[in-house]
Amino acid sequence: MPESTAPQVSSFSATFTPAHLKFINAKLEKLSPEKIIEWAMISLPGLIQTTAFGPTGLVILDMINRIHIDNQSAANSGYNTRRHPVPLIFIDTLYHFQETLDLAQRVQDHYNIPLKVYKPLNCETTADFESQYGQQLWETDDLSYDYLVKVEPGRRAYQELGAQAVISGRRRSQKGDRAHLDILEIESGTGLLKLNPLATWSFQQVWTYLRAYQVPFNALLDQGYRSIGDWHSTKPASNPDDERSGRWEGKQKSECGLHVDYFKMRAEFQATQKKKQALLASREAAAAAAVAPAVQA
Ligand SMILES: Nc1ncnc2c1ncn2[C@@H]1O[C@H](COP(=O)(O)OS(=O)(=O)O)[C@@H](OP(=O)(O)O)[C@H]1O
Repeated sequence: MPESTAPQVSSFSATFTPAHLKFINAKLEKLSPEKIIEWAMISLPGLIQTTAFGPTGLVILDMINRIHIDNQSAANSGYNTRRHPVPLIFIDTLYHFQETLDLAQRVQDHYNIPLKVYKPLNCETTADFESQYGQQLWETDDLSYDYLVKVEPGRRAYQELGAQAVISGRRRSQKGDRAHLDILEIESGTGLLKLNPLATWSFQQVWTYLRAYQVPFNALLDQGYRSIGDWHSTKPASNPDDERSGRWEGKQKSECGLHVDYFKMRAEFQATQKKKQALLASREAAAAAAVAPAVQA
């Protein structure tokens, strides 16, 4: 069962009481996304950005890049409030659109930044993954699929990078579970801080920024796609008022597991694996029992 390392429990957020978090969020609500990001780069240790190169993450990346440039000029002028660099991670599920992978390269070239790519454990290619877990695992067991391609690699990334706070591209206007998103959250169980600097923005604001600052974006956006994940579960948005309407169309699901309770998700994954192993063992025992009389005869 894939489990790279023991799960991390962040210590930094342990100093935050609920009242403290509420107070910080009230302050952050009044700041622009640039100021929220700048505050985080100064105040939050172990800050990283996780992105699937969605439009929101690209705006955030561009803002971080601008703050870094300002940081250099601030340092030159003797202003010494240090903005820490923000490592950038991408979870390559091995089922991304080619357009997304091309964008990942264009973004690295545009900003001249290193990208840390995490894939399912011990898998380099889709063929590696399918030889271990079969084809179309998302159809037969989507919980295990989400855990293996997204949740475990993401957690491995946080662990390896010593992440205590993660910037995500979620927004309230994406609706569903995100409709009441706080700008700063503490992930239950792990204590990891999650920062959603564009929580208050609409898709239109994101789009206007991308065009104004000539930020590279996914070619699929020009074909009616609005929210882009794996190719097998992503279509152009069917409802213009719901940018995530092209994700998991026709299914109940609206999240991939990356932003839900990690320990709960892991426990469900482990229970599913146990059931599968028990089923396999009983099938093998039945097959052996069926063969045994023939062998004895
Ligand atoms: N594959 C992958 N790698 C790294 N980070 C990822 C990944 N998928 C989702 N995310 C993070 O979740 C943000 C919201 O993504 P989505 O709206 O696509 O939803 S979902 O997480 O896939 O359910 C997303 O925002 P963006 O930065 O705008 O892409 C990321 O912060």
